[in-house]
Amino acid sequence: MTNDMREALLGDGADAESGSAEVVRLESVRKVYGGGKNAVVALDGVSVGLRKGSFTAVMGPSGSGKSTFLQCAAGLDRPTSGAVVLDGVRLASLGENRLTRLRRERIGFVFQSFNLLPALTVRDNVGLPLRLAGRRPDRAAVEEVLERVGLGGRLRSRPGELSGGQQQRVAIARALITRPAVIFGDEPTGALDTATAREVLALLREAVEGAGQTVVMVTHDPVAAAHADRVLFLADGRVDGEILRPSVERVAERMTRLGAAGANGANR
Ligand SMILES: Nc1ncnc2c1ncn2[C@@H]1O[C@H](COP(=O)(O)OP(=O)(O)OP(=O)(O)O)[C@@H](O)[C@H]1O
Repeated sequence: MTNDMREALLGDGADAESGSAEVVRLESVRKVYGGGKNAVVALDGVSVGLRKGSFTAVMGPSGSGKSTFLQCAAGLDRPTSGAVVLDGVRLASLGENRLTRLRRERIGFVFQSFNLLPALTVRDNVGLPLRLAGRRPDRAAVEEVLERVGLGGRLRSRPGELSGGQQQRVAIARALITRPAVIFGDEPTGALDTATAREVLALLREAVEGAGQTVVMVTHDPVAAAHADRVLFLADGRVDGEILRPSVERVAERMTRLGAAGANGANR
């Protein structure tokens, strides 16, 4: 987004460091659910920056804060304290309407369960984010992005007529159509078989390498994580190390150690 566009969209929400190569930054983010005796600290002082054009996987034992991390980083939930800067914009400075607009225009989402609208054709599902942003979908752009994910021949199909892998490709096309600053994936391959998962990961990889997209995905799967450039590990709501240029073996070994430490309560 150019500075003019950012200014027009967000007014004073634009951050002075908008030229930073970090497209997402979390600064001492803490998220506490509930209160009093029932308070749960889901994120406990997370500071991390994600560079433009990078592919990051977020891993950690169950309950370590992965979903909360994604929700806060994507502006779907607000931290209890600390700050999130997304595409140069401090999210805390935005009211709900502007935040919704930022999410629609600057963020793409890919979920485990695809989340396509069953009554709409493939073409209309992909065009939907543009319609929601008040723009008329450009037919050629929609077709081009569907071509990119290998579904150029299925424009008129409905999601129910497609396999799981094909539906996830539609979801990726839908995430790409707005040329978002970041694509967030919540277990995007969780519902797919191994071969189909590999194809979907290759598409995300291609979005990063071919189009300079930034992708952040939560996953439990070391094979999926090994497609990323960087794996961030969470344990008990904190960043507990990272692996750059990960291999399946190193990620799996790290997860085994984290799981064992978590089970012993050794991370507290
Ligand atoms: N809405 C909520 N209300 C209360 N506690 C919550 C809420 N959402 C998450 N938590 C708690 O916050 C902690 C972190 O949860 P989170 O879902 O972020 O973990 P996760 O690593 O994504 O887990 P999983 O791998 O099992 O999906 C957990 O202890 C969880 O029980």
